[in-house]
Amino acid sequence: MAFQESTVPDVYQANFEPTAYLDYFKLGQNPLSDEFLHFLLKHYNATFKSAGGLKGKLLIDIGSGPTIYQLLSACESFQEIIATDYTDKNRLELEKWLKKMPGAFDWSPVVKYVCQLEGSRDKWAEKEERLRRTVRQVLKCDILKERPLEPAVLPPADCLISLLCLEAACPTLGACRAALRHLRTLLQPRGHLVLSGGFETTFYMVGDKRFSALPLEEKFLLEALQETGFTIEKLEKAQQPAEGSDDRSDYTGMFFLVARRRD
Ligand SMILES: C[S@@+](CC[C@H](N)C(=O)[O-])C[C@H]1O[C@@H](n2cnc3c(N)ncnc32)[C@H](O)[C@@H]1O
Repeated sequence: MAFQESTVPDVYQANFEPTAYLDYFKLGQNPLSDEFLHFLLKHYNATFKSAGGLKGKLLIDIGSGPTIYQLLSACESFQEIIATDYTDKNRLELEKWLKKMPGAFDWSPVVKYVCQLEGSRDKWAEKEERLRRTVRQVLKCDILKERPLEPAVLPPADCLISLLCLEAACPTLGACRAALRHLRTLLQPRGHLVLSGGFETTFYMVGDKRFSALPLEEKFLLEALQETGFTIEKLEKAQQPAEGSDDRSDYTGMFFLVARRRD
């Protein structure tokens, strides 16, 4: 309905430049980015490992941005992955990599690192192909909407991943609780939510553009998940390293959690 359209400027559509954001993922250029990335990739590896890890038919990644690193372990244990993002440019950037188009970001150093964690660094090209085959669609998503993937109609997912998205998308803690409720509707009963991000972030930079973030505290996050119908199965944390701060963001720590839809 036209009258309900937000008057808040659409900062993500207007200002989030995927190629500038991808600078965070050039391994070896910034020790803090590397540490963040290693933390996440190790926990994805442990969560989706072949023996005893999460597996299933459909996994949906919520707020993928222009990135694929969060899917590199899961593509071994889920038959189909659907990537999603709010902005047109991010979805195009993802399609560029999926379709091997000229100018696509080179993820191979990150893919090699994940293959090394899995015990076979030299299989990186096969993993890239597997991921390309497994990602079936790249859809528009808005977690502030009751039905985040509307108008797409999907079967309920066995697993959702969402990384660095809640704090970017939600203007208030109330909106964040509502977003968790919206995400829950996309999951099978007892399906898993693999949620990660930074604690207490108030901003992050993408190129020369500053994005506000919703500072999330551990206590809030755990209570909000509980209230919105999830049971937390695992929570891993890491402090922001003491030496040197990253002027591109002010997060105080990182979290990686696995929760399950409670029914
Ligand atoms: C910091 S980026 C994270 C991207 C990626 N998940 C990663 O881990 O690098 C935040 C993402 O949230 C997306 N976003 C912003 N508002 C959103 C909304 N209302 N619904 C879904 N995604 C949103 C942005 O387009 C952006 O890609």
